[in-house]
Amino acid sequence: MQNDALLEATGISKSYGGIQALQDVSIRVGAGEILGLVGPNGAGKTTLVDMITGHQIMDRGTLKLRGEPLSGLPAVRARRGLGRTFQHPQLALELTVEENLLVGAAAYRFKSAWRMALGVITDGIMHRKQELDAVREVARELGVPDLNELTANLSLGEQRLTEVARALVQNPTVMLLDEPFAGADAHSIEGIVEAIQKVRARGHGVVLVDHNVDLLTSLADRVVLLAQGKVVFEGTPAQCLASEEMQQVYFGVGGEA
Ligand SMILES: Nc1ncnc2c1ncn2[C@@H]1O[C@H](COP(=O)(O)OP(=O)(O)OP(=O)(O)O)[C@@H](O)[C@H]1O
Repeated sequence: MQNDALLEATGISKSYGGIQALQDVSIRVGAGEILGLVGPNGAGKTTLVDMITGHQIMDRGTLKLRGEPLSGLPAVRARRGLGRTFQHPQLALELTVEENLLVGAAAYRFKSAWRMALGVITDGIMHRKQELDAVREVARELGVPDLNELTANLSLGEQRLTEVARALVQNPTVMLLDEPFAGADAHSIEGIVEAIQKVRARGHGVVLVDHNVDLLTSLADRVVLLAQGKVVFEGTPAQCLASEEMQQVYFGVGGEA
C-alpha cells in the first residue's frame, strides 16, 4: 500500500474538438477528507468529475479507488463506491422523493447487473424493509422534505438535497458533488452540509465543486484551484484564499483583491 488515498486521479487530459478542457490534471482525496475544487466558469471542474465517474471518456490519465484501477461505465463505478450529484439534478421527476432515494439504496446493494436482475426476482421483498428504513433515516437526518411528494414538485434546492441524500444512502467511498449549493435555500444547504460531514466522519472522501467559495472553503480540508484546464494552486483553504493565483484567476490582479 503506497499511501492512504481513497481516490487518485493522475495526469488526466481531455479535449473537446479544439478545446483543451483538462491538461495533465492530478488530484487525490484521502480518507476523511473534503477536497474543494474551485475555478472560474469553463475551468474544467465538471469535466474532471465526469472523467472520474465515467460520464465522459478521458483522453489520457489513470484513476484508482482504494489503490485499485477504476474504469468502466458510470454504473459500475457507482457500485465500486463513487456517489455523485450533477450540476443539473438528475432525478426521476415522475417518481416520489422516497422512490428516488430507494434507487440509490438498491444501487448500493447490488454489486453487479446480474445480481441486480437476480435480486429483483429473489430478494426484493426481503431487503425492501431494510432499504426503506435506511432511506427514511437519511431523509430524517438531512431534513429531506415530504418523502411522498412527487419529485417534479420540489424546488431546485429540495432537488439538490434529495440528490445528495440519494448519493449518501449508497454509503459512497468518495462522494462527488457538482455545485450542490447553487440556487439552494438555507434549509437545503444545511442538509447538504450535514451529508458532507457524515461522509467525512465515516472516514470516506468528498470532492466538492462549488462557486460559493466562502462555504466551500469553510468545509474543505484542502482546495485545488483549476484554471483553463490546469491545476494552478493547491493547499489549505486559507493558503488558497491568500494566494496570488486565486487573486489572478478571480479578480485578474496579482497579490491584492
Ligand atoms: N460536452 C462538451 N462539448 C464541448 N465542449 C465542452 C463539453 N463539456 C465541456 N466543454 C468545454 O470544456 C471546458 C471546461 O468545461 P467545464 O464544464 O468542465 O468547466 P467548469 O469549470 O465545470 O465550468 P462551470 O463552472 O461553468 O460549470 C469549457 O471550455 C467547456 O465549454
